[in-house]
Amino acid sequence: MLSDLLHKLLSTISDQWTWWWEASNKKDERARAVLTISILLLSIFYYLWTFLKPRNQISAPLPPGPRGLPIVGYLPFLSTNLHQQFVELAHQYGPIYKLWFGKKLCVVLNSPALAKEVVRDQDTVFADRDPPIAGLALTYGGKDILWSPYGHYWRTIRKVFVREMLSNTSLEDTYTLRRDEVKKTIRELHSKIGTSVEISEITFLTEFNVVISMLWGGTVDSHRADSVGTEFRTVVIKIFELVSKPNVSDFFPILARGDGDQEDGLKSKGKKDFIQILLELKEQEDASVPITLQQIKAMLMDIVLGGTDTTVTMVEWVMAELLHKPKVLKKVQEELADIVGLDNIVEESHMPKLYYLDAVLKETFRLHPAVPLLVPKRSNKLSIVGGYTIPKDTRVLLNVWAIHRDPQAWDDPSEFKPERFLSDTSKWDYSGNNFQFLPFGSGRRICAGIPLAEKMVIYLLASFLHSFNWEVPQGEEIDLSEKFGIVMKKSTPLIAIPTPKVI
Ligand code: HEM
Repeated sequence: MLSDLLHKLLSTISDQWTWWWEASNKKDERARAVLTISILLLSIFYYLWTFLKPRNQISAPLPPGPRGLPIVGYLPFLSTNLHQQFVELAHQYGPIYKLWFGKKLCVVLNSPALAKEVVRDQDTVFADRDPPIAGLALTYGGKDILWSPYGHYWRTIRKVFVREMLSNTSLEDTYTLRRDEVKKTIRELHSKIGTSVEISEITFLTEFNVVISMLWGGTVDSHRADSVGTEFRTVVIKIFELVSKPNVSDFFPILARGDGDQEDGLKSKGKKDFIQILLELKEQEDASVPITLQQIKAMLMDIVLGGTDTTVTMVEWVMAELLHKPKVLKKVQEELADIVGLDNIVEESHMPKLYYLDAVLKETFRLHPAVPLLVPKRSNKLSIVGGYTIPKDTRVLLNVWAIHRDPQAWDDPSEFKPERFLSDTSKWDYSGNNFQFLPFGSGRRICAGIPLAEKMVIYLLASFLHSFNWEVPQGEEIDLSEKFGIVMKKSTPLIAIPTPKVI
């Protein structure tokens, strides 16, 4: 029965095949030849497309990783000091591994080579964010620079921010604002000589006032800025613990009121500040990306949050490392005396000559990167990293804390040695091109505030260390332990006593 059927099928195919070649005239013959070749070529392409290309991708396995529990995955096993736990997992599973957070696949990368694959070789695949709920709630569904998806809107608002607030010209124009705030802080510290000072508190108020005055063009009166600043600090701390959803308008009263009053004040000064530029963009009906008031609020929240907590954290870490290492502190102060002079005050123009302080800052960034896992990335298509498949929509974490302590990349990785940054200085900048050193991230989503961050951290440190000697309160020791968070702080706040400089 079956053999009959097979015989019938073969004879039909053979009949058709014969008919195919038995062309009645030349024209038919040519047409059939073209058709045959086309079918052949199509079959070859189909074969290559179906079997070869996908096989290369699919054959790569998912990265290794620990088994979690059903439904919740690895979530119950996460420790409070995630950055260190991630290093331990790297010892077990290698520099790339996967974790399931509930139904969400997360891949952690722990080496400079893997970082390069993600932020350089396949940057566009990983330029999307994976925002937490709190991040979305805070920014009206990710309408800020940090959480907005990679695309036209993100590109436009980032460009406006970088061009209008952080270009060389804008930074030069706003130098007096920074100078006034730092001078005010130094005066305040003079009144606290001999008493205990919480370094992060005093630094926060200065940095907050700097950022606010850069946004508002210096029109917020200093008394109001200080009271808003104190209130804002409490909120910032809460936000970074991801438990709070503040009303942005509380901190940007101008946006709650409407823009009329502010515009009048600025017009009389004859100069536009960042907020006015944003409000003008909002009015433009023909803009390729129309900007709404909500989006402006989200962006401002980004700038104030991103600009304050990270900067403050780094100033605190450097001060802690210096107080822990008196010899290094002495060298920094000698350099300041040499470059600034004993009778002068520190100016931003001194910064490029403070090589040793710069190396101390970089060494602190290496050991205590303010954002240890960068900001979570999301793959927007299936790709291969380190020989493993990363499916679309995977959360990708770049463990910069581990990369900065990788023994294959650094000699004596846990030692504090600023000298390592003094040789071959061109190799050590914040551009994210050296994948061993990524305190500000790298690629398209690299920190947008680097020019201001770099200036402010060094300016504040140089001013504190040039104006005073610093002591640890009697009986206390410097604690250098870390508390994990999106921004990684010291476990305990640094308390230090400013004392007069003996000239
Ligand atoms: C020491 C200070 C600072 C550190 C260590 C720091 C670090 C970072 C890091 C690691 C990222 C994520 C990069 C990535 O995912 O690859 C980031 C993003 C960002 N930072 Fe900073 N930052 C600092 C200061 C600032 C300042 C002063 C501002 C603004 C005034 C700012 C604004 C931003 C913004 C808007 C983004 C989002 C960029 C985007 O997604 O396109 N940051 N920062």
